[in-house]
Order: sequence, then structure tokens, then C-alpha cells
Amino acid sequence: MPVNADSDAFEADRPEHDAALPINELFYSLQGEGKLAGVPTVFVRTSGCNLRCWFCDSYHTSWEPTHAWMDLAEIIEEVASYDAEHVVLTGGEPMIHDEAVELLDRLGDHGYHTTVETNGTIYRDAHIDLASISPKLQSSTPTADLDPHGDGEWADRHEQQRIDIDALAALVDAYSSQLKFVVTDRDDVAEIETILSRLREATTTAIPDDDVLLMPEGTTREELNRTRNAVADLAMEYGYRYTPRLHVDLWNDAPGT
Ligand SMILES: C[S@@+](CC[C@H](N)C(=O)[O-])C[C@H]1O[C@@H](n2cnc3c(N)ncnc32)[C@H](O)[C@@H]1O
Ligand SMILES: Nc1nc2[nH]cc(C(=O)O)c2c(=O)[nH]1
Ligand code: SF4
Ligand SMILES: [Mg+2]
Repeated sequence: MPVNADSDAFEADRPEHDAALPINELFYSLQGEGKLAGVPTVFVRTSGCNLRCWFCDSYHTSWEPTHAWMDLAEIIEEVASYDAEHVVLTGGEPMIHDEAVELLDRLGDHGYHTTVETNGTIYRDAHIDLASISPKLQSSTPTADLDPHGDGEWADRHEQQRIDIDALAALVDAYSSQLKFVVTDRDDVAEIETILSRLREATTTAIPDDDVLLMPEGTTREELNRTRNAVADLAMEYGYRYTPRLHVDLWNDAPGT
């Protein structure tokens, strides 16, 4: 599966000898989002994404992907150099990569608790202790006025691919999960409710409201200062869970946090 629009160039330096992943960054921090917020965690961030949210806080995995290829053994060795029991596999979109399965399975064999941060458009069978699913709302679509490149060329593709109810249902049915919606304003709630009702019809697993998290949009403290209280109010009004972006509160938008 291509990882970006220019997949040949992206794949050119892929090593052939062992299973490997294009890694944008690997770092130790506190889980900043969701049910496990505050837990010391190693983050493995793959490069490449099948969507292009205009607000993506990991621009160098989506709009302009950069990476170094790392063998799975190297990744696990670097993870093990930190004293943590939790590993988050994120991106970009980690589930576009076949090798994500092998990495997760090996991490599970080593006894790590694994979380996958995913946009929910791709299902894979792997060792996943928590599927942290962030379905993308219409307000994420990179229309020409919001596109960080300024031309809106990804808008149609993003719009067509961002919600796949079958993939979402497969993830929810297979794994412990949380649904973490990025909220830009009050108008987003209607779409969240529509997605939830379609999903609840499609799953055999119940989705309690406290597995539904509203997360304020914002990549800096200043942006969150403008969004977080309105999103907290929406969580109370509708009975969903609020999640902070603890890493932004603590370290703003510093890399490796
Ligand atoms: C960079 S994404 C990588 C994983 C996957 N592609 C996804 O979107 O879920 C990691 C998390 O950051 C969230 N996120 C990205 N940009 C954001 C922003 N500007 N404000 C709030 N959350 C954001 C995503 O929704 C997701 O929950
Ligand atoms: N501290 C911290 N927590 C996070 N939780 C999810 C993240 C992500 O980018 O997927 C993330 C991140 O980038 N940093
Ligand atoms: S799906 Fe995730 S990584 Fe891809 S553009 Fe959106 S926020 Fe960024
Ligand atoms: Mg992040």
C-alpha cells in the first residue's frame, strides 16, 4: 500500500533484508491522550498516511513524510532501552504498514501493553491491547482554504476515505477500544452522533458513552486555550468523556513529546 502520493520515492530506500518500518520518531513520554493519559509510554511513530487532515499535528508523517527505515529488531531494542511497560504505535497512520502487525505481535510477546493510535480506516489482526481510534470528521477535510499546501488537492480523497464503518466495526469488535474524536466546534457533535449510531448498528460489541472521548483540536497551548473549555462543556452536555492533550499542556508542541 502506498504511504503517500509519491510512493515510489518514499519506498526507494526501503531495506530488503528484514522486516522494517519507516520511523519518523521514537521517544519516551507520558501518554497525553485518552483513557491512559499520564502513563509513562514509549512512542513509535511511523511515517506515511492515507488521509490528510488539515490540522494534522504530525505534518512530517502525512503532508511531508520523513523517516529513517528501522528493522523491527532495532525498534524493539530502542523501546527496551526505556523503563516503560506501555508502547504506543502511532503515525502517520500505522495501520497502512503490513509490518505493523509483526511489530505489535513481537511487542506483545515481550510483555508490553500496546496501544495503536489509528484513524480507523484499516483493520488488521495483531496484538493490540487498546485500539485508540480517532475517526475523522468532515471538519478535518483539507479544503482549499484550510490545506496547509494551499490547493485542496487531497480534499476529495480524504473525504471519500475518512470513514469506513466496516473497518471501525471490525476494530471495535476485535479489541478493547476508545473512540477519540477531534472536536473543532459544536457543529461536530451531530456527525459524531451519526457515526456512533451507524457503528453501534454494525458492531456486536456495546460502545458505552464513556468509551467515546471528545478531544479539543489544537497543536499548541494557545490553540487549546481557545478550544478546550468549549469541548469540555460539550462532553458534559452530551455525556461523553473529555480527554485533555496533556503533552501539549506540559510541553507545548516540542518534538519528541
Ligand atoms: C497524528 S495522529 C496519528 C494516528 C492516526 N493517524 C490518527 O489520526 O488517529 C495521533 C492523534 O492525534 C490527533 N490529532 C492530530 N492532529 C490534531 C490536532 N490538531 N488537534 C487535536 N488532535 C489531533 C489524531 O486525531 C489522533 O488521535
Ligand atoms: N505524549 C503524547 N501522547 C500522545 N498520545 C497520542 C499521540 C500521538 O501522536 O498519536 C501522542 C503524542 O504525540 N504524544
Ligand atoms: S489521519 Fe492522523 S496522521 Fe493522518 S493526517 Fe489525520 S491526524 Fe495526521
Ligand atoms: Mg501526537
